[in-house]
Amino acid sequence: MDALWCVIPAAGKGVRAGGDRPKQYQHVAGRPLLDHTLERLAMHPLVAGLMVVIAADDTHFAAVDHVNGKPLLTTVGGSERSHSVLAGIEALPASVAAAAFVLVHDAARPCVRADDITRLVTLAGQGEGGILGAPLRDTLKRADADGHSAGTEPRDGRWRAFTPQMFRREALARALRLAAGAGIVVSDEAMAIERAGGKPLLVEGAEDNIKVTTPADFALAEFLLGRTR
Ligand SMILES: Nc1ccn([C@@H]2O[C@H](COP(=O)(O)OP(=O)(O)OP(=O)(O)O)[C@@H](O)[C@H]2O)c(=O)n1
Ligand SMILES: C[C@](O)(CO)[C@H](O)COP(=O)(O)O
Repeated sequence: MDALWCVIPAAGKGVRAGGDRPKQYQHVAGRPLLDHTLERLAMHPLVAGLMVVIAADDTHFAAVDHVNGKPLLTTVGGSERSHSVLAGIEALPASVAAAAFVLVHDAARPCVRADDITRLVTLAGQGEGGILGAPLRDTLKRADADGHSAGTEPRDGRWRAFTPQMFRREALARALRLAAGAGIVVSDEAMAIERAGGKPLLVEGAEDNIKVTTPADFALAEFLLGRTR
């Protein structure tokens, strides 16, 4: 499998995280969250380059053109994550063929494991792409307006979706444009592919591939990043 370019959506506001700057620029283990994510991706032998998607009014991004010897490009994102991902896909170098697989990985997921990326690329690359995720392991409740359980949802066959998500460049761009054209805001790349008739492979990854979303997640990310194994 040839090395793949990775699109990193990093144009969010981080509203749920709070803080004096978007969460991707808040420090974890002494460095901006985004730096951890970019370094982890750039260290992977199957990653060819990084396309970081930043907000039009971003004043925090530290402009660099390489990370760990891998080229780093930037482009401006949009109002929704899916818009940012499409912008990143469209801004990839012309050398990235239409049929080439690309990875999409949240800037807010700094703890992704290298062997999970390898397994995703290896397994999902045998078909038309796929995603990292994990089967639901907790009982799932449906909440009512008063914060009480209104019932228990079926758990069998339910997975949590993580990133990276890996699809062919043009197929993903087409699916994202289709969803946007229908006024649908997809919450991940796989949703766009599913709507377009695709069947993304589910590849089980480590549950510690957390998405830093709320203030409490920063301490967990700090612990996970500080692990020696
Ligand atoms: N318009 C957007 C919205 C989100 N993202 C990115 O998509 C990833 C996952 O999104 P999420 O965790 O929801 O980040 P935010 O949208 O920033 O968080 P919030 O919803 O709390 O504002 C993040 O790396 C975020 O920077 C993006 O590139 N463009
Ligand atoms: C893409 C994603 O991380 C998969 O779980 C998730 O859908 C992002 O959702 P968010 O609301 O944009 O954080």
